Amino acid sequence: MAHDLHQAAENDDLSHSIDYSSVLSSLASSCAAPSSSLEVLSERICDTCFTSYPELGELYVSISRPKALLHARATRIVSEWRRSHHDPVHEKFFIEELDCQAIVGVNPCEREEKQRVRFNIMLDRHKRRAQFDFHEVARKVFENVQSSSHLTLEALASLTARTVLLHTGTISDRVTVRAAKPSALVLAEAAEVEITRTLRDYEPSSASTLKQTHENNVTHAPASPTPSLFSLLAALPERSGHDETVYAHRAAIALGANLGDRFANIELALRLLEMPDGTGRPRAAVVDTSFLYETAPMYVTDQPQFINGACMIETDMNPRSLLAFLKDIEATVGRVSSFRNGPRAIDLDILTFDAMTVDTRPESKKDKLDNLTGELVVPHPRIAEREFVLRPLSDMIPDYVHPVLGKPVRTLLLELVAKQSTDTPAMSKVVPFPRYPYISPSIATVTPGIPSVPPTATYWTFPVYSSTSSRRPLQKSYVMGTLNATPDSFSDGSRHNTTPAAVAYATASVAGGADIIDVGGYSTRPGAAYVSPDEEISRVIPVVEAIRGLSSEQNTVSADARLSARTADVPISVDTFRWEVADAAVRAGASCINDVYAFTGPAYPLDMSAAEYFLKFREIARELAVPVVLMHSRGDAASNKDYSAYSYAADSRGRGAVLEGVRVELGEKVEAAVRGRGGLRRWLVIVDPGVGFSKTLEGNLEVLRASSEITAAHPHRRNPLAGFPQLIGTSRKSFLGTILAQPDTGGAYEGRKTRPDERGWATAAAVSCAVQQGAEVIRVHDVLEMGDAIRVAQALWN
Ligand SMILES: Nc1nc2c(c(=O)[nH]1)N=C(COP(=O)(O)OP(=O)(O)O)CN2
Ligand SMILES: Nc1ccc(C(=O)O)cc1
Repeated sequence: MAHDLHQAAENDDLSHSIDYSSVLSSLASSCAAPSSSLEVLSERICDTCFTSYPELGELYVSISRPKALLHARATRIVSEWRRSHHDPVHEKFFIEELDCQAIVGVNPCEREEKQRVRFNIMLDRHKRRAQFDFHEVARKVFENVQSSSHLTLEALASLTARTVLLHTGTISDRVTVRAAKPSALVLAEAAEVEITRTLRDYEPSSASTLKQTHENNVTHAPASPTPSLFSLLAALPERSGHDETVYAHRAAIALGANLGDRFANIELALRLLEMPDGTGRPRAAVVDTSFLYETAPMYVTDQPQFINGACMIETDMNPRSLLAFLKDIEATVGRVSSFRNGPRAIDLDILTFDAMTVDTRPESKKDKLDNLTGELVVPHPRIAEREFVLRPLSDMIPDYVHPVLGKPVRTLLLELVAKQSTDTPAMSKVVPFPRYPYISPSIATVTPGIPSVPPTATYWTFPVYSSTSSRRPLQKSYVMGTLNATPDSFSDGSRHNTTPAAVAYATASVAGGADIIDVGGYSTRPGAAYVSPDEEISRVIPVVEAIRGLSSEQNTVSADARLSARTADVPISVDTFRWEVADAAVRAGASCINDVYAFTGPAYPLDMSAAEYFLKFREIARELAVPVVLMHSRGDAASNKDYSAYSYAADSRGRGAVLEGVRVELGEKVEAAVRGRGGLRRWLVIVDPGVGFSKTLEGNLEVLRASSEITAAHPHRRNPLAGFPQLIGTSRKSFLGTILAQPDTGGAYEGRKTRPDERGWATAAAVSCAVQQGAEVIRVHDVLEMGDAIRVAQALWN
C-alpha cells in the first residue's frame, strides 16, 4: 500500500501508522472465498483495500501460487492499482523456476545428454483481456525447450522469449527471460543469462541485425519494417469454425503402407485421425508430419516396398484409447481401400507419448520385442533398429530424448546408420502426385462420413543424404518444362498462348524428357501487366484440360499416340500465386501448385491480409493434397526494387547473407505451412530459392553457387528448410543477360546484349551448376537442350 510514512516516522505517531493486523484480517477474509484466477483475487484484494482505507491512492498486489504448474516452482502476478482506475495500470506475470531438460552447451557430454535448464520468465501485460493462461505458456516453452538443441544459453533464452511472445500474442509485447544451467559450474550455483525481447526483435530485419557479425558486410536496413509471418499469424483474430481445442498430450505416430495406393492410404488415415467424433470435436489434431520414404521391407522381406513416415498429434486420449482409435482407423482404411483397389494395408503405431513410458506386458514377456498383440509398449520397442522410423521422427523431433534409452532421436539415427552394413538397402525420399481430375469415388456415398482422398498418379524419388553433409549425393534431377500461356512472359510470351501451341510444347517437352509441365497464365517478370483472376483462369484451364484430354487417343498403337498418352499422364503444375486459380487448375487436371510468393501473395512487407491469404491458400492446398513449390521472393517483382537489403551475417568475402536470407525468410513460410494445426504434409513441399527474384546479380550467383546449403542440415542450428527437395529455375533469366553484357578486363570480349531466347548456352552453364549442387528439380524452357546439359552434368558428377 502506498502510504506516506512521514508523520509516523517523525513523530512516532500511531494514528499515522498502518494497522497491519487489521489489514491482514480484511485480506484474509477477502481471500477466503474461492476465486477463479489470480487476476480476480488481485481485484478482490484491491477492492477490500480501497474500501477499508479511503485515503489510499496506490496499491501493489503480488500474489504467488506455488506448485500451480507441474514443472515450475510457482506462478506469480504483480498488479499495480490506482483508486481512479478500474483496471490495474500495470500488470506483470511470472513463471518462476520452470525446470526443463535440454541439449545445450558445447561439451561432448552436453551434446549427448539433456541437462536441467531453469527459466524465470516475466511478462509485461499491456492489455487486460482474458485471464492469463500460465499453463499454456509454460507448456509451449517446456515443449520447445525439451526438443531444442543449442550451443549457447543465449540462443535458448532467445528461443524461449520468442515462444512466449508468439503464444501470448496481443496480451504482451515484452518479455524478460532468465535461463540458467544449474549443473554447468562446479564452484557456482549456475551459469545464467537474462534477456528482454519484444516481437520486433524477431522480425527478419532485426533478427538479422542481431546476427550481424562481419564488419565488411555492408548492410542496408530495409526501407520499411518487415513483420514476420509468425507474428502476423499470431495476431490474427481467432477464426470461427476452426478448432481451437487445447489437448493435453502429444504423441508421435508411425505411418506405414505397402499395399494398394500407399500414399492415399496414409492421407486417408491422417484425415480420419482428425474426424470429429460424436461430440463434434476431433479426437486428435495432426500438428506436424515427416517426409515420406520408400523403404525395403525388414524382417519378412518377400513383400512389396513400404511407404513410411510419421506424424505428431495432440490428443486428450490416454495411450490405451489412442491405440484402440488407431486400430479402428486401420480397419476403416483397410475396408475403404480394398473396396477401391483390392488388398492394401496401413500400419499406425504409437512411437512416443509425451515423455512417458508405457508397458502393459506381463513381467514374463518384457524381454520380447514381438508378439505385442493386445499389449502396448511406448516408446515402440524396435525404434532404435528401424531407420524407417528414426528418420521420420528425426524430421520432426530430432532432440526428443528416448525415455528408456536416454538418447535424442538424432543420435539414435546416427548410431544406427553408422553400424549398418553396406548392403543395407537405401531408403529414398518420395513425393507423390495425385491424379486429377478425379471424381470422388462412390465409396464416399457407400461409406458416409469417410473423407475422400485423390488417388495417386505417380511419385518422385530422391536419395536420402546424411544429415549434416552439405554435398548431396547426385541423382536424377527431374525436369520441369515451362509453358507460359501468356502474351507477355519474358521469354516465351505469345508463343504458347493458344491451346494447339501449348499442347505442341507439352508434347515436344515430354518427348524431350520433361517430368512435369508448369503452366502459367500470369507473368511475374519485373514490370509485368496486371491480369485479373478470371483472365488468368481462362488462360490456364483450357491448356490443362487439353493436355489431359490427349488421353482419349490412348488405345491406338502409333508412336504419336503413345506420346500423346504419355503427355496426357504427365504431372502438370500450375504457376500461380492465386488460390482461386490453383484450385480451378488442379480440379481441371493439374497435380502440383507452384507459387512464387509462397502463399502470401505479392504484398511486401507482409501484412495482416497476407497472413489471412496464406491461411486460405494453405487450406486449399491441404484439401487438394497436391505437392506445392514454395519459392523465396520478397513480394511483387515490379514494385520491390530494394534487392540488395540482405542484412544477414556474411562470411569474410561478404558472401552468405543471401543464402541465410533465403533460409530465414522462406524457412519461416515453410514452417508456417507445415507445422501446427491445418498444416500441409511435409512430404508435399518442394522449396525454391527464387533465382531472379528480389536478388542482385551477386545474390543470384551466391544462391546458385551453393544452393545445396539452403536445404542442408546445420550441425548446430536448426535450418527450417533442411531436407526439403529443391527446385531451381535459372532459364534465360536476366542475370545471365547481365553477365553476357559485361566486357572482360582484357578487352577481347566487349559484352553483348542478348534476348532471353538467345541465352540457351548461358542457361546450360547455370543448369549444370544446379545439377552439381544436387537440385532435385530444374525448371527450364528448352527441355530437350537443357535435358542434354543436365544428363551430361549428372554423368560428370555422379
Ligand atoms: N518455382 C519457380 N517458379 C517460377 C520461376 C522460378 O524460378 N521458380 N521463375 C519464373 C520466371 O520464368 P517464366 O518464364 O515463367 O517468366 P514469366 O514470369 O515472365 O512468365 C516463373 N515461375
Ligand atoms: N518472373 C521473372 C521473369 C524473369 C526474370 C528474370 O529475367 O530475371 C525474373 C522473374
